[in-house]
Amino acid sequence: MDLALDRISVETDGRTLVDALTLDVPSGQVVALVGPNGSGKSTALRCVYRALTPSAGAVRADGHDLSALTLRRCAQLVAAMTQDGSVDLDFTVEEVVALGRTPHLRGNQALDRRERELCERAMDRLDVRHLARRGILTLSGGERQRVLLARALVQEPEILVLDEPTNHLDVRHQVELLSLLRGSGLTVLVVLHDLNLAAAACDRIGVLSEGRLVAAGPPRDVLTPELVAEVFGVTASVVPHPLTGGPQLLYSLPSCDNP
Ligand SMILES: Nc1ncnc2c1ncn2[C@@H]1O[C@H](COP(=O)(O)OP(=O)(O)OP(=O)(O)O)[C@@H](O)[C@H]1O
Repeated sequence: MDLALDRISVETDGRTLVDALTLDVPSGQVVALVGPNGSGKSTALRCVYRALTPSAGAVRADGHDLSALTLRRCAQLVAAMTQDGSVDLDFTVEEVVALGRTPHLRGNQALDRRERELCERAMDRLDVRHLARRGILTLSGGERQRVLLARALVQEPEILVLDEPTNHLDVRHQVELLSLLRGSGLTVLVVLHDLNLAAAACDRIGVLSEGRLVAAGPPRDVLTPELVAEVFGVTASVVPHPLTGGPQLLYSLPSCDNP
């Protein structure tokens, strides 16, 4: 299912947080949204999972305006793993994962066998099965992030949006999460701070600066030293990854340049 952000703007208190953002995520592709702190990435993502209504423009799934769908139908199509996706009540991990089925259930309907197996597979894929009986509030940040992704997968969405899903993860789980996204077949829009992870794992990268899209395209076209300097104010060299040939950034610390 294609996802399209079609000239979405978000304004609040007379300030434009997102300015006519247009970004396409073709079906089955992984697209990263990157940009400095405060550039509007999370705000744009909130419009996709309908935590926020854009002041102008529309978010479309296969051409259909998501805001025209019921919230239930929307939740069947779009799953979100967000920074504020915490669970306040002390549910167990397996209960939290099972909550991913909510958009597909009626009332207090219990999970059927296929759904229970789905939950177990998702916990295996995210390496949290051993935590199944633990309270979610007792988990570390990285463990909790993996549980929330398991919940999102159990939702069986067509579109998955993630806001900094790797920020608490150790390097193994970062790599596993990104390769899981790549192999998922889902249409994925992911906010990432790590430009090298974005380059390695994503088909395309969109760069936001002060609410505006300033570049979009395949990583090798987007991640240039000029772009990184202009948008992030950082000096970087771009070198080819020795195995894949994809672009990787090496950053220069000012103190190293001028000892
Ligand atoms: N409800 C709100 N009211 C006022 N300002 C807001 C609101 N939500 C976000 N902002 C502001 O909008 C700007 C964009 O915020 P957003 O969270 O989208 O940035 P971001 O690119 O995701 O940043 P980060 O990389 O730090 O997570 C920030 O300056 C933020 O303070």
